[in-house]
Amino acid sequence: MYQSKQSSKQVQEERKQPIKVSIRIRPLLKKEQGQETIVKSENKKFVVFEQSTQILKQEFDRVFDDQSLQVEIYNNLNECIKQAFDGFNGTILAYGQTGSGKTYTMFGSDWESQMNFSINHQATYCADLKSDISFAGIIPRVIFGLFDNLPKNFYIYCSFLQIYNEKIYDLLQDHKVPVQLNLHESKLDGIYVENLTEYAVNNYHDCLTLMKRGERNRIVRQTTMNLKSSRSHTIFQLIIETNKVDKHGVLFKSKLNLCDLAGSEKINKLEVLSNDHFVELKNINQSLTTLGKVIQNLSQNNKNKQKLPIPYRESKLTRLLQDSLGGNTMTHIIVNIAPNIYNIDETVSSLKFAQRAKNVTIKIQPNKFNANDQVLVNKLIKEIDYLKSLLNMKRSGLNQNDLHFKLMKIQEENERLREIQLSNDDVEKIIQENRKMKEEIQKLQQQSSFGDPSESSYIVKKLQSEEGFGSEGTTERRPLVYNGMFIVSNPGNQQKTEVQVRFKDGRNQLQMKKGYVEISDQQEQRQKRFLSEKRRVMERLQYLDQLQIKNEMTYSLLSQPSHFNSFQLNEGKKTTKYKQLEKQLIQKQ
Ligand SMILES: Nc1ncnc2c1ncn2[C@@H]1O[C@H](COP(=O)(O)OP(=O)(O)OP(=O)(O)O)[C@@H](O)[C@H]1O
Repeated sequence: MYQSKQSSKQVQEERKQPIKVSIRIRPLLKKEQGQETIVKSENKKFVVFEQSTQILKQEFDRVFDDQSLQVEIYNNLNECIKQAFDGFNGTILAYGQTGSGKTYTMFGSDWESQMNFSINHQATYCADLKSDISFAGIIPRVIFGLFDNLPKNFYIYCSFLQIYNEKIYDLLQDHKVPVQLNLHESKLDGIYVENLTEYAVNNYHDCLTLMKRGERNRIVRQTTMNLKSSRSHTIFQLIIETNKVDKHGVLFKSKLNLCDLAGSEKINKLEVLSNDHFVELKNINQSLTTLGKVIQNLSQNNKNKQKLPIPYRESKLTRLLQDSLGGNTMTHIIVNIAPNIYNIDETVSSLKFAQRAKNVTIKIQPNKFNANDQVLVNKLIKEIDYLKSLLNMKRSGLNQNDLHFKLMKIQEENERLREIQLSNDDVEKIIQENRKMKEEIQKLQQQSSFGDPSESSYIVKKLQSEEGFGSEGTTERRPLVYNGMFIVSNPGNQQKTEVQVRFKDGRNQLQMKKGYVEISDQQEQRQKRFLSEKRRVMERLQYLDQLQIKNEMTYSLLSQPSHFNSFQLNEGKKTTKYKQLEKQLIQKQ
């Protein structure tokens, strides 16, 4: 079992560590049999060009030859994974041209075809894989490694994203409703993807199922080099955190980023590319060029006094990996190369990248936080997540009153927590409660279908039919305006009326955008009540904003079609009374 050594000395320790760089030479593929090979490994540390008998002077951490096994690659990374239990962030990144073996290295050989993965096969899938993992790549091995060695009092969460054409998508949400996610930065979390789903996972089965589901949603295309070429960069993320405060009053939290980059591709002048393919190719090459520039400048800065600016912000990939490249993360890059002469230009270019990466040094330290300070803030963040999840729960059928009651209870709880100093026991309880809530919500959302590859589409279909989301043709959610205090509700399809609600200068104002409706005094009172309650929630959330918490989260919370859907507006009946009310309210704005 990995030992978690959380000594106070280590907690304070900050150390410098170079990025580790390994090279993996893939074997010739069937279709390449008979072709000349140009590179080989020397002493497991150097790359030799066979034709010229030239040796690349750079020593790498490891050079794996074409006979290397998946297990060898994983064993070489073991340290990075072990240290995650001590609070160190880790990133493992597969880099290389298209068809060089990145996906093979990160995920493994194509089990999908081998195992005909489907709901029926799911039950045996994990067991089969566990019994013979010889072809499994780094990600499934890390998952097995984590759960087989998980020390007591650790929780694991998992998320999976892709960057396609410079846009970030959640691979664990339904790909038919592609919601573009945004990057944000906070003191607490560093750079993070807003609204990315984080699943509480308890065993390798849950985790592998999520991996599989995400893989299925990834965008692939046939290219000259690869029948099933990944067209997006993916990051499978595991969050590992302690749920018990250690004797120094410290909690640890670390992230493991497992990245499979899209491969650069030569533009073949003779090949006619579709527009989509061309745009993809441009975006992939552009983001890889930026990654190259970032590595180049970081490596220069290591040598020179004069510091060059690092263009992290020039691509989503580098911005998201900012911490892995120049921040607080143990990073291991695996540069995959093809052995044949046909790919010599790309191979040389990949090796140059590897050489530069080898010069980059990163300062790392464990991610600890004092249980008595930031945990409160953490808890509040989680509660916002919880609120979001509750709203989602409501979508899957939770009673409106239950939801409302829970929202109010959390508000009260927040108020209470603001007043008091938390003890370590309280903190642990909070962590455990949050975990339980997450699990409960996941269960409610997914019920028996957790991990069913078709499950997410099912939920979305259900949402589409129930909540007025677009049908197949228009899969995007209707845009919901958020501008400080602005909400637009999203009533069902059958009701064309839209309601805008604005809170301004302490007043609640109602404005009908399209059409008029009949509204009884009782309904009016109910609306007002809802609005003032919602106002209280919003004020609460604004308070959280001031605490520098992910302020954008309020957007997603507030933009969820929630209480407002309960205004059963009836467009057919219009009363003068309501028109007057509306006029008054517009005038007040
Ligand atoms: N070490 C290896 N042993 C056997 N086959 C391999 C190895 N590496 C890669 N392959 C095979 O080579 C082909 C291309 O590999 P893979 O899809 O992993 O490349 P990639 O770098 O991810 O490409 P892309 O960037 O286009 O997605 C696949 O058929 C894969 O099974």
